[in-house]
Amino acid sequence: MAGFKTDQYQNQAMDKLEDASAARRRLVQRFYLFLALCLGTLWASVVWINRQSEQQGLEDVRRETAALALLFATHADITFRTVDLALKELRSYSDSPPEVISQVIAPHQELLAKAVLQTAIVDAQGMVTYSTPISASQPTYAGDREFFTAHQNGNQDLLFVGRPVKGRVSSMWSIHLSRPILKDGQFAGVVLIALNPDYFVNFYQSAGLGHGGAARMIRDTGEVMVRSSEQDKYIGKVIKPSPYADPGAPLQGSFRRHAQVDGVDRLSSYHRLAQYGVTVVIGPSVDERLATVRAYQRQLIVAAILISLLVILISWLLRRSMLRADVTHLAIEQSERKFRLLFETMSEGVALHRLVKDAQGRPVNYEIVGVNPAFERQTGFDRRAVSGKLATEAYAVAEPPFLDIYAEVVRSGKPTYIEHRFEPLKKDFVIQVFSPDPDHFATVFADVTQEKYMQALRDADHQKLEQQYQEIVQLQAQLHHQVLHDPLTQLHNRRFLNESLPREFARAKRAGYPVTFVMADIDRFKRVNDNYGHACGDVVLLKISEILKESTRESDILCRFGGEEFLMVLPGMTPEQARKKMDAIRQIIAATVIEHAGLSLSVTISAGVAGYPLHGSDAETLLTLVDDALYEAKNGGRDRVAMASSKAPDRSPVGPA
Ligand SMILES: Nc1nc2c(ncn2[C@@H]2O[C@H](COP(=O)(O)OP(=O)(O)OP(=O)(O)O)[C@@H](O)[C@H]2O)c(=O)[nH]1
Repeated sequence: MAGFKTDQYQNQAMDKLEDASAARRRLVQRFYLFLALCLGTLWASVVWINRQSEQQGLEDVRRETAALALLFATHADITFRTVDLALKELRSYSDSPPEVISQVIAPHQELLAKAVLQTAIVDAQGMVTYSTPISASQPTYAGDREFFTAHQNGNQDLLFVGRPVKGRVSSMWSIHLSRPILKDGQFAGVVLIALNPDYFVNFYQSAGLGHGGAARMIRDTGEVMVRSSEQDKYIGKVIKPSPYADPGAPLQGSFRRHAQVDGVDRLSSYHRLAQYGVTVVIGPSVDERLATVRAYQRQLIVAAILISLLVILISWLLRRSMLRADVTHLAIEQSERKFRLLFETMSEGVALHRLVKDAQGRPVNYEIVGVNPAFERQTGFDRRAVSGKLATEAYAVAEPPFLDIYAEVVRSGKPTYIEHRFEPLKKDFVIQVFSPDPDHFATVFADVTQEKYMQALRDADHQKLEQQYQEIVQLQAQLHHQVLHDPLTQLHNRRFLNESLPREFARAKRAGYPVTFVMADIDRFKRVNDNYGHACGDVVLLKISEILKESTRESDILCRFGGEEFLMVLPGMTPEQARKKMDAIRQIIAATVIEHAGLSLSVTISAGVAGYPLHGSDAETLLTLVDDALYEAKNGGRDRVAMASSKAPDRSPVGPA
């Protein structure tokens, strides 16, 4: 019913539409806000969780590496202490024979079997006085070595940890730990134990630092002494100063940086053994250690992305459905406006109704939902007065007009027309009725009063014309009759004869049947006129005509040929047959008593007969012959019938009998 509302109803409907649209927009805006908050919270949570897990992961790594750094430092300390003990014992036997020294050093070597590469004693001049294993057959000079010069110049009884040294002959790397030999407080040489760096490498590798991790022992001077991986590549190299190398730095701590040598991001913990001038640094790869955390973070991000996409998809669908709803709303609005304009401006009156039914569903009345201005103009009803009222109430009638017709239109859905004259209005209407939806129907009133009036005028004109036409036709028929008939007897006249004879002859010739002419004439008719008057003569003429007419067939031609002369044309009849027939007529006439004005009289007739093909082959000839035969009958005494002779008779005049 959206397209069929009146002012009030349309306005209400439009308001409802606009309210619904605004409410929908507000709802969608709130929903968007809610979604934005959800998304914001989601991503803030993701960032926070990821950051927390990263920090927690890093803290775990830091703790682990700090523990490892302590462990590795303790290991180095114990190793160095063990070596120092061996060095101290060795130097106390430095002047002893090699066999004694070997015996003294043996338990220590056994203890450090996997670590010790060489044990040596160097005298104050730098000459190696004892070495195991023996490195060379010739006395070896070691006075240029770092450990020697360090002790020679240092003049302190300290364990010296030298930089890694590559063996000149063995090409093996070693770490030199040495102590000075002091005699009377004077430098008297050096005792040395060279450790294999692999001893530390193996220990470091057992910690499982992973592919990118690195455990290192670094001298305070920056040289790499031990590295858990790619030892040969880095050993002896001086690396960039690290935080722990700072003299003011704490002895243990952690730091994170991208390694200078391989670019790996490591979270390192260190433990500095200041007494040896070395630092143990444990640095696993952050990426490797946080791989699980990162995987978890990625999963979290993927889940958040999926949730966000889902939310965006839902929003998009919502937006689209809202747009569609808006488009539909706009279309309805435009349609409503168009309808309203049409409804308000159309020249036909329109009334919209709702069928009212009783409890059993029977139509009992109808409510006037609304009418347009044209309806007001046409019917004189105020739209505000009738709108919303029942038909009986609005029109002040007992029965709602046309209820049955309207109910049928609503029931069947088929439109119909009603032609009706509203007497109080003195107007004729054609009412178009249709049902736009169940229970409603619309009536469109077309005022046809003017058309009806004009039609009535046209009908009257037409009737008059028709009458005149009939009169003309009648006159024409009369005229035609008069032209071809004798006015007194109503028998055909000579004009008719002239028109029809050629046709009759042509037909007879074609069909091969005879045609006979009979010319009859009343005997001494002049006397009748003279004795009884002209009117009596007319009566006689009429009576004779009547008898002749009764004696002839439809196909015969009977005409009044002259004053008291009659000509009969008898197709299909031979002259003899005609003569007999005419003779019988003659007798009938002779025996007929004619009454007129109290008078009784009788007349006789004479007749001549001539026929085709016996007497002639054309009408003119037969007329002449029949006239001659009549003449002969008159001459023969009247009251008789004479047959034409085959020859043209003598036309000498014969006087009356
Ligand atoms: N009453 C009347 N008389 C007519 C009419 N037409 C012709 N007559 C008369 O018919 C008469 C014919 O007379 P005639 O020709 O002399 O012939 P007749 O008197 O019949 O004599 P025969 O023919 O020789 O027997 C005339 O007196 C005409 O006036 C008519 O229509 N009405």
